[in-house]
Amino acid sequence: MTDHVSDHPYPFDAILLSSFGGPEGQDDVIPFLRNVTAGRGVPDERLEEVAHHYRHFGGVSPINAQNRALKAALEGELSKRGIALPVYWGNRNWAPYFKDAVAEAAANGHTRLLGLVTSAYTSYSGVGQYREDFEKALADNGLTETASVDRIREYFDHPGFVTPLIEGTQAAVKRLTDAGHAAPRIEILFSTHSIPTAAAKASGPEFGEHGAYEAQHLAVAEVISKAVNEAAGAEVPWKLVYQSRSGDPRVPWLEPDINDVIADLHDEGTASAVVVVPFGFVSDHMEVLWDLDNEAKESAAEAGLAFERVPTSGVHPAFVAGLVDLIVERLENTPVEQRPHLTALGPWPDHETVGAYIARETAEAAAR
Ligand SMILES: CC1=C(CCC(=O)O)c2cc3nc(cc4[nH]c(cc5[nH]c(cc1n2)c(C)c5CCC(=O)O)c(CCC(=O)O)c4C)C(CCC(=O)O)=C3C
Ligand SMILES: [Fe+2]
Repeated sequence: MTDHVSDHPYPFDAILLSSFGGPEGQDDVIPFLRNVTAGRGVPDERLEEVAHHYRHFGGVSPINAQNRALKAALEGELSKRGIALPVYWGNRNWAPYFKDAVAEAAANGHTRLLGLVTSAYTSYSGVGQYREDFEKALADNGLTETASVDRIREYFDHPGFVTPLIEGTQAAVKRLTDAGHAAPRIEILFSTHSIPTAAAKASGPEFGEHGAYEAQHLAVAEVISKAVNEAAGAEVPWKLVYQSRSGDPRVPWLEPDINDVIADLHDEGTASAVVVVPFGFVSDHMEVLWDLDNEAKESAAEAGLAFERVPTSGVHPAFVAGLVDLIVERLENTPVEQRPHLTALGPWPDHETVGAYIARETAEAAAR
């Protein structure tokens, strides 16, 4: 093996594909949901409701299969480029857990891990909580002094992440215009996960009332919208909308909700179709399948609007290549001014903002 620690030319000796995890059968559903919400003040009724989404699909979340596919695709791309780094896979909420992934890596002599997180934006859930997960996984293995887990930067505006979304949105708009919908009557709904407004602010208050989280989404929506307008030769209207809110209903979360916006479009009579772009997510997991392909689609049908849902970046070749570019950036310590980014907010720094990290207390306080 050429990847013995002391022989390795890189600052990292393995990749840790880091994700959320999901249940793989009916018996896993409740234990999984308990893991997700441990001490987070999510009401029981909400858990019941979410359990039902998983039950509908045999208790299986699609997210694990998607991560297995992403891992295989990353291994293929790394090997194609001659980069001899193994890829381990760990999750926050279900097996394979981070603790086991870190133990497996260490047993193979890999102790300088580079985390690749399946979350593109800055938030406690996507940044600070992973940092805590990594620290705990090291501590649980007694590896705090001898191993480390760093991570690649938030990649919301990396061309590898955005290109598949641009292609998918252009294609959806074209299908609708070909079917006779006028461009100004097609509403693009850029959809992402709602979070408590206090947590949004804490993701980077210097970026505005709703922090870096909302600012990043707005900036990416602008980029996709511009590319769509160019392809369509017309202005296609758009909105940023939120989905999948949970927690105590008295606590304010980011709005508007996608279903409310669809109902309003009906009342206003300004649209004949919606294109839903789940650009807050990296793969077509449960929150996409249930909250969009089921609920939002139904809202659109009730509102008499044609409905198109754009695929997430998933294992699109541009995304896989982009993730490997982000890895290479860290292996080679590429100067900031040479790092690709499509918005004025980027390139996002390698190390998390203080905001995302301290957001835990704010997020928890907001959930109570
Ligand atoms: C910002 C964000 C992302 C995107 C960034 C990232 O990827 O991190 C994300 C991803 C995901 N969220 C997921 C699932 C769930 N999220 C929940 C609860 C919550 N999510 C939150 C935020 C986010 N979540 C928050 C503020 C809560 C409230 C409770 C808490 O503060 O913890 C709950 C509990 C029940 C409920 O309330 O819905 C579940 C089951 C799955 C897996 C889907 C599958 O299985 O295919 C994925 C990828
Ligand atoms: Fe979530």
